[in-house]
Amino acid sequence: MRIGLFSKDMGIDLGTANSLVYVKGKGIVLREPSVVAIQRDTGQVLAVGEEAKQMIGRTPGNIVAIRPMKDGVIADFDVTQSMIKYFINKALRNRTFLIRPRVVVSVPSGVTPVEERAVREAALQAGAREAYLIEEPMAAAIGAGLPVHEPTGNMIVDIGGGTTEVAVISLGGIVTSRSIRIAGDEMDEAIIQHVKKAYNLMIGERTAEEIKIEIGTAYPTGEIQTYDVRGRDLVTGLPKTVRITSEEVYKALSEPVSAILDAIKGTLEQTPPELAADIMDRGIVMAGGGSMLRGLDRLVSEETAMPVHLADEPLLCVAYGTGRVLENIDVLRRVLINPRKLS
Ligand SMILES: Nc1ncnc2c1ncn2[C@@H]1O[C@H](COP(=O)(O)OP(=O)(O)OP(=O)(O)O)[C@@H](O)[C@H]1O
Repeated sequence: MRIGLFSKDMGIDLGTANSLVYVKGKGIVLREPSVVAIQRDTGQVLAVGEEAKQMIGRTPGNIVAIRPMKDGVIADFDVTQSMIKYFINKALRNRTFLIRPRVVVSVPSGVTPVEERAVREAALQAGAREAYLIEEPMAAAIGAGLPVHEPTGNMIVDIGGGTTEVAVISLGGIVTSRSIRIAGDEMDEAIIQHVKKAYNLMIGERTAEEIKIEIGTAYPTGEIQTYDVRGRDLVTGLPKTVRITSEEVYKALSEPVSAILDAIKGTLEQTPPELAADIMDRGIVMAGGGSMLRGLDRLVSEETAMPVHLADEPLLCVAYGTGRVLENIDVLRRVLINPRKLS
């Protein structure tokens, strides 16, 4: 029997938009949308992940596809627990192991003790022998390779789907932080509202996300791009196509982008001067899918007068961070939430 069969320690990035599972020694083995489809009357879980995402906006009345973590909090315990169990079981390929795995789960910062317990219990019920929690910005910073243990200031800005988390980390702890519920989803919503107002056209979340990724920008580049958007005319009720420009999208995104900038500036204002000086030297590191919005790094750098670096793989940082913690659990124990209150 191969040793690998005995344990499959894993890290889970429980994101509002996507969840990822990192298995020790293997890397990222699973990446699926944080979506669960349930039967409305019985509450029975019908599908999780990719399969459930396909159902969004397309379900008959008695089935609902929900994102249980949508606003950066655990809106629905039972559904979140089902989702965690599904991801763990899928990563274990539904096999049982002689030695059950250790699991590190990253959660939005500011989860309540009740939410913490729900996540821990879900991991234990799914077969974990120990379940540890880590705050998302800490995991992102570790995943981005920041020296979180050193007595120096590191600033991480993690812009996900539901939340933007800004944190200054030193000596393995979060010194000051801010979390706002404005991130990628709000950018999509701003595009939906703009298209509705300017063209009387109704578009869905997925179309808005495509527009954002294709032609969205936080910093005007001078080069105008266009995108043909298909939606439903609010007046005639019929399908219609309009052409929108990157300039328009830039303007539509200005509100959520300003809110993110304010969160960064506000956190910097509360940072002790020595740590702020370190950040000035080392720069701000941005991670999370939302940080990939074109020109956002440049805008943040201009507005804060600090160097800004985009992490290597912004969408994978948090999952890599949970993986690094697993690989060095004894060294990194200090970065976990209440590490002593285990299983
Ligand atoms: N190239 C891109 N440009 C702009 N936004 C992008 C790009 N690629 C992905 N995104 C956005 O990134 C967001 C998802 O990021 P990520 O997977 O890091 O979030 P999450 O970890 O699930 O959420 P959270 O951190 O809030 O829990 C989505 O809003 C998505 O539209």
